[in-house]
Amino acid sequence: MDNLIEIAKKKAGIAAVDEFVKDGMVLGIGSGSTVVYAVNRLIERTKQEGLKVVCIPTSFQSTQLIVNGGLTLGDLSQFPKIDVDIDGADEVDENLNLIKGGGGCLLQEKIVAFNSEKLVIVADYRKNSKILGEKWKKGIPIEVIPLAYVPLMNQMEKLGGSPFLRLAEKKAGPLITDNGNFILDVDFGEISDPKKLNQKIKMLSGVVETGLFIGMANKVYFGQQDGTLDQKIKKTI
Ligand SMILES: O=C[C@H](O)[C@H](O)[C@H](O)COP(=O)(O)O
Repeated sequence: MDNLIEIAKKKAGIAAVDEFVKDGMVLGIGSGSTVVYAVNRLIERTKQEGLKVVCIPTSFQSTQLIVNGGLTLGDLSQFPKIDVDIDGADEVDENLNLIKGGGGCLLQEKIVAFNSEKLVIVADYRKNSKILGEKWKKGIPIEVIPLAYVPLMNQMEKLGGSPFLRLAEKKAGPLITDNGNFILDVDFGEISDPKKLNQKIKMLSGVVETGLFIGMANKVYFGQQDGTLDQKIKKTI
């Protein structure tokens, strides 16, 4: 079972790099366990073809992947315009809206995605939904300024959510993000209008960013259990 999930993730990671990455590009490198396969493919192509790309990280983890893999690290002040951002997701709805931040990295991920011409998502079959909240049951990750977390939990309840302060695993107390903030995981059940919900949450003072990525993804690869690939592509009107 676990092995099938890893095979599915790898399939998605390789497909995204092979379809979208070209020599000379500036790339966003997302975070999480699926992105690792995309980075491994980049490293492979760098060695095999002499591919040269600049990689903009979205977290401490992705910085480590870039540096340890011998890839060229850049930042947004040097490269404010990114060609392609490859990232993971916790859930994807039928309109390619995403829940992200299961690993706590949503703020830098959203900044990088916002400044990318294309956002390509790599995922496995468990993430493919019609409606956000259908499969991802841990709530929407929301990065907040620490001093505001209690009033914000009350505000989330007023919006109809059940908020939980995310706790660290090997330390007593809250998880601290790469940016020094807390994460609230807020369960809103199945979300029929993620755009509206995102706007309401972003109006609350003390909210830094939400894990709802609305209308940002261009293409999503879902690796399947049988080793094949499924895809969702943004509709252009
Ligand atoms: O904070 C973490 C990121 O948003 C990840 O991209 C997301 O949680 C998916 O991670 P994984 O590929 O490990 O399921």
